[in-house]
Amino acid sequence: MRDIIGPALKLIRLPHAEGLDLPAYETPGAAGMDVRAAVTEPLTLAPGKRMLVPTGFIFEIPQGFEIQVRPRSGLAFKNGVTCLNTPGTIDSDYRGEVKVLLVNLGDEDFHIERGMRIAQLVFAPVVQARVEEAENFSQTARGAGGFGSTGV
Ligand SMILES: O=c1ccn([C@H]2C[C@H](O)[C@@H](COP(=O)(O)OP(=O)(O)OP(=O)(O)O)O2)c(=O)[nH]1
Repeated sequence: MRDIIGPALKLIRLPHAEGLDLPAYETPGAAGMDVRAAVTEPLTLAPGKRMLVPTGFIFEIPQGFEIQVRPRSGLAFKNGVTCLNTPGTIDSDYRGEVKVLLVNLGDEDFHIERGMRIAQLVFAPVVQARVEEAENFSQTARGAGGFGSTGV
C-alpha cells in the first residue's frame, strides 16, 4: 500500500463489516475515502425516501479533526442518490458506527448492495472557537451587505 503522510486514523470493524474493504482513497490525490454499505441483504431506496445505511466501522478521530461524510457525484448524477445531511459531521468524540443518510431524489428505485461505495469520508482539521458576546464590532466596507449585494 502507498505511504500516506498524515495523522493515523484508528478504526474498528464491526461484525457486519466482515470481509468488506476498509474505507480507502481510490486515487493518490483523492480527498475522500470511499466507504461501503455494510448491509447484510440488498435494500431498496424508493424515490423520495431516505435511509440510514451502516458502514460497519467506528473511528477514533484525533482531537482537532473531524470526518465529513460527503456524497459521491457519480451516484448523484446517475441515480439522484445523495447524502441528505451533506456534509455529515462525524465528531472526534463519537464512538458509534458511522452511518450514511442517503436520500433518493431520482425517479427510480435505487438498490443498495453489500459493499457498494455509497459515500466518501473526508478527514479534515477543525478549530473550535471561543465564543465571546460583544457590544460592537470593527467596521468593514461590506458591512451587512450580502446575498448578491456586490452585483451579479
Ligand atoms: O452523516 C452522519 C452524521 C452524523 N453521524 C454521527 C456521528 C456524529 O458525531 C453524530 C452526531 O451527528 P450530528 O452532530 O450531526 O447530530 P445531531 O443531530 O446534532 O445530534 P447529536 O445530538 O447526537 O449531536 O452522529 C453519522 O454517523 N453520520
